[in-house]
Amino acid sequence: MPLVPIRERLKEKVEDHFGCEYELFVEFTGLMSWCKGASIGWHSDDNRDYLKQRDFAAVCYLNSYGMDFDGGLFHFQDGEPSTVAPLAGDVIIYTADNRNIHSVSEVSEGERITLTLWFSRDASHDEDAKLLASLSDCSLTSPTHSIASCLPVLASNNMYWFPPEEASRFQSGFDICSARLHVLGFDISTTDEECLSASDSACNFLTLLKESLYLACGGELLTCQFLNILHVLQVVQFYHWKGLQLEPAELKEPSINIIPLSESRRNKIRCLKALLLKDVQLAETLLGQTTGKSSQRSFDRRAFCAVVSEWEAYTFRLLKEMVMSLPCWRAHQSLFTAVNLD
Ligand SMILES: O=C(O)CCC(=O)C(=O)O
Ligand SMILES: [Fe+2]
Repeated sequence: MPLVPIRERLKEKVEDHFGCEYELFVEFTGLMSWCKGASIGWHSDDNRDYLKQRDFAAVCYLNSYGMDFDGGLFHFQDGEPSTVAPLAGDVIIYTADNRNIHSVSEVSEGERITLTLWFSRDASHDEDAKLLASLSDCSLTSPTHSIASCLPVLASNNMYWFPPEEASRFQSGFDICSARLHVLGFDISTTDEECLSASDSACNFLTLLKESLYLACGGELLTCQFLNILHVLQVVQFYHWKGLQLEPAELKEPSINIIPLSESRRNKIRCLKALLLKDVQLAETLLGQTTGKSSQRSFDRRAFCAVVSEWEAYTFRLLKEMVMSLPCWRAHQSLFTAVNLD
């Protein structure tokens, strides 16, 4: 929901700047993380048959070169400016065709975060229509309850196409949600006893991430269930951001129990982690820079419980807004700022 007004503004700017006579459609919205080592060589954004619908791009920088990361400079092959050093809040817009060949140099330190949108003139590639169809699918019965039970949704893990020569690099990649949890000092454990054996070939470990999960920390298991790995990560990152700044008065009796990990669960967690992270050291090198130190802090159960309820309250507000906007969105077949709950 916080992205809806930003998408709207970016779309208007692109339409204005390029003097579009017809309304554009958002083809894809991506909240992107460029970890240490990430880069992209010279390319245009419509350089594959399946990307030809892309007419314009807008990249909004969410953090800054020289402060949050090093490297990660944007370059245009021709024309001015030839180099853009990302600064939080700045946006670059360009046509997606070969008039704007560009590249991003390797991120050498930290994590570079962007919000990237592509726009199309072709209504059949409208992202909003697709989002609305999936929201409508889960809201047919009781909207608030059923949308709550299917959000957050994990992105598809076959969004990217890798050329054959890069495929082996992709094979050595790790699950970024699990890796982020690892550097923050947390592990996941499945709630399904049948599926506890992650190495069991009948049980695809990647599908486990879409199902309900427990969280483990420092040899202990937290007895609350999360919807999927993205939900776990949202709460854990919120805890690291806010939890340790809470005043004693903000802490109540903890509602989540902690039990020691059994030897067998400990082994299963280890197994699953090996499958998801593959190379723990590589994951730590790539992500540790920004978050590693926080895993040294000890776990504060009361702060964690307070943060879990705060996060629930926050997501419930967003959910309410979404459910109230849904009839308007459906009528217009697009997402826009429809209601204001203040
Ligand atoms: O993040 C940037 O500065 C540009 C990203 C880009 O070129 C792309 O995603 O195609
Ligand atoms: Fe690009």
